[in-house]
Amino acid sequence: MNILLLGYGKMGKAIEQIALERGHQIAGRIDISNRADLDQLTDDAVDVVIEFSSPEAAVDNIRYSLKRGWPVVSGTTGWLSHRDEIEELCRTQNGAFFYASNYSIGVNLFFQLNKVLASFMRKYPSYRVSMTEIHHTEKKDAPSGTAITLAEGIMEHLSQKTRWINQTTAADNEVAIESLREGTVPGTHTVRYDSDVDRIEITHVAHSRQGFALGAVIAAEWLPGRTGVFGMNDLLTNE
Ligand SMILES: NC(=O)C1=CN([C@@H]2O[C@H](COP(=O)(O)OP(=O)(O)OC[C@H]3O[C@@H](n4cnc5c(N)ncnc54)[C@H](OP(=O)(O)O)[C@@H]3O)[C@@H](O)[C@H]2O)C=CC1
Ligand SMILES: O=C(O)C1=N[C@H](C(=O)O)C[C@H](O)C1
Repeated sequence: MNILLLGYGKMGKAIEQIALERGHQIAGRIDISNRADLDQLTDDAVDVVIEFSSPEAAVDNIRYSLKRGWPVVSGTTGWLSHRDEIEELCRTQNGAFFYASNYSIGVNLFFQLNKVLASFMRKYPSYRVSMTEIHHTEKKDAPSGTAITLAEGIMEHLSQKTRWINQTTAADNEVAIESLREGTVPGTHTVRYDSDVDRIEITHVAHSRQGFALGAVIAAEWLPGRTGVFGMNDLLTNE
């Protein structure tokens, strides 16, 4: 497949390496400096776009790709207030859009574990839920997209929790998410339930970006030929 890398930073480069290993070609490597080159690409030069850019750039990148008729796999976080608009555009263009806050298989298993744990904890209100996410110091958004997905999974099962808040203290209806930025950490997420006498805690630690990048390439192999809006559950449960 001809893959257009829209965003060629840490993730774009990790994705390129895995895409080449899996026999794909790179149709273009686009970052801020050469974004104008997009207009030189013919529609059929690109089979699928993999978009990992920045919170400010993602919406325009996805819009542009859908309007060109290119299927888009996006992993950029921090832009989801525009999600409804993008999904609507995808439908009106009869296009294909795939989004995940985290493409690693391990994190998607962790999402399931988080929901099971939250459903257990529903009966034990003496345990207070909170979360911590740790990432490298170049990360632009906080909390991480993964942490928001985890908080949404908790809120699905703990009905008294109606929103998340990006600080260490929280009201009874809030899930506290602490964001730490340290060195080159690829991504660590912890969900904990504290009572006065003990703590239950689950943690996912990414050792590198390889898991995120492989998941994004697998999504890009799966998407062309489909129309609609998709996520990791579609990929993992639908062959
Ligand atoms: N869903 C997932 O599994 C994962 C998601 N992410 C998310 O992916 C995003 C990118 O992460 P990462 O690669 O680490 O970030 P980087 O900062 O390393 O790379 C971002 C790249 O996007 C480019 N860019 C910025 N604006 C534009 C634009 N208008 N058009 C095209 N390219 C642009 C930057 O260009 P320049 O260098 O010129 O500034 C840079 O090359 C983040 O939102 C991050 O949270 C990260 C890992 C996993
Ligand atoms: O910016 C990153 O690096 C990461 N971003 C994603 C997020 O915000 O959840 C996924 C991963 O944790 C790495």
